[in-house]
Amino acid sequence: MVRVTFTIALVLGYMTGTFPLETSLRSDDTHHTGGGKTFSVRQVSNPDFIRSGPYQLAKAYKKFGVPLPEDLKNALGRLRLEKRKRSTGNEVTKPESYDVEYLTPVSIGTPGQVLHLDIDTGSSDLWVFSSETPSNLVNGQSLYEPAKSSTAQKLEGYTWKISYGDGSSSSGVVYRDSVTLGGLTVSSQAVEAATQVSEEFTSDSNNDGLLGLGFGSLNTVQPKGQKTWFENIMQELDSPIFTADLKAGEPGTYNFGYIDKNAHIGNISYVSVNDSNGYWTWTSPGYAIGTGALVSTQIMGIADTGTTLLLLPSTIVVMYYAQIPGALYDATQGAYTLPCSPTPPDFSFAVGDDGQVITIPGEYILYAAITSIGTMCFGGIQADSGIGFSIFGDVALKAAFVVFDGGKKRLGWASK
Ligand SMILES: C[C@@H](SC(=N)N)c1ccc(Cl)cc1
Repeated sequence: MVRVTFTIALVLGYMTGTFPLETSLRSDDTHHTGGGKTFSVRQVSNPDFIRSGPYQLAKAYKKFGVPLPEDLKNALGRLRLEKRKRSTGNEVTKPESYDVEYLTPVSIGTPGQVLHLDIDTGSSDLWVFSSETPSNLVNGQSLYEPAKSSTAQKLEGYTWKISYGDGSSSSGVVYRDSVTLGGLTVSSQAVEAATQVSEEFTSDSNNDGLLGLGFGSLNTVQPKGQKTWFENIMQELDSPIFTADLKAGEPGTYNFGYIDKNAHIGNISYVSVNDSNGYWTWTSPGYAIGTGALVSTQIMGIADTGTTLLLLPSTIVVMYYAQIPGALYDATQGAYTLPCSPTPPDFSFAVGDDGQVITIPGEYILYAAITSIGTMCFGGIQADSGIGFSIFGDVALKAAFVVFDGGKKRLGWASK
């Protein structure tokens, strides 16, 4: 009856904590002494053992077919939840010149092929330059080569085609593969391999593609739309959120699953998001120019890391540039321009009803010199005419710490 006695002793040990819980028992040597067969068990530490009393206790109950008490079931449920939500990630994103876009390293396939992608909350396709992109359309970009990935699976008959607000476009075929961003891996992500890209992408040598973090309803894959990387990873994150901490002229950070309290100043003000158009659409209750008073007006727009500038209602844009001597609408540029000196007034926009205001420093509005002698600059604030909504692009986002909350469908804005 040694086995039964031994087994009960083992269970009692786990239940009463006599045995150190982080060991697993292995009978790897047997001693023969006299008539009866005895065996001793040398305990060795199991490096993979997860210390967990309830889990071990439940194993013991199950071993004897004893129903789990309610409180033990609840404890296990909590553990499973905690185990599931134990992932967070972060990644550095680096600005191209004039902060025109921010590029982030993304590993695709097995072994990982690292491409630098433009993370774009204003679209929802993950597309890349690839071995299937005609060589005459490639100009120094890194390529995703599905043939070199042991985990690539072609989605036969699936295609995609996307056009962007600046008139650029791309299209191609679809694979499923492993995609890792900020140390977090989606094992079966739709990766859209370009077979066609417009000149704007060909000429952008450092940009190997886009990783859309808009809502899946915007995805262009046919015959069946695909989820974004964030939608695929969201349930595994500690919190179903990501944050954007873009910087002027220096690397910024995307974090996933958690809020870095050191990355913002003061409280984060949350506003609801209407995702019916697939964008992170929200409404600001007002704006201020320089040190002027807040003007209460509803500005409905999208938080869009993929658009460089801040595009606002024309009435507001006219009011802003009217404060700047020498600023004018330059029909040849199709945009507002202003003297590169002196520094223009700050522009602030309100968030929520708790008095939160995000202030964009005037120097961010001096987007780029448009004359060789550098006297006139392209304005970082332009009109949103004809779009149907305003766009809080990088000029606005790099003045704030922004929480994209996919769980509660809300945006959080804080100063930094
Ligand atoms: C939503 C962005 S495009 C993007 N972020 N992928 C946009 C749409 C329309 C115009 Cl006119 C300009 C920009």
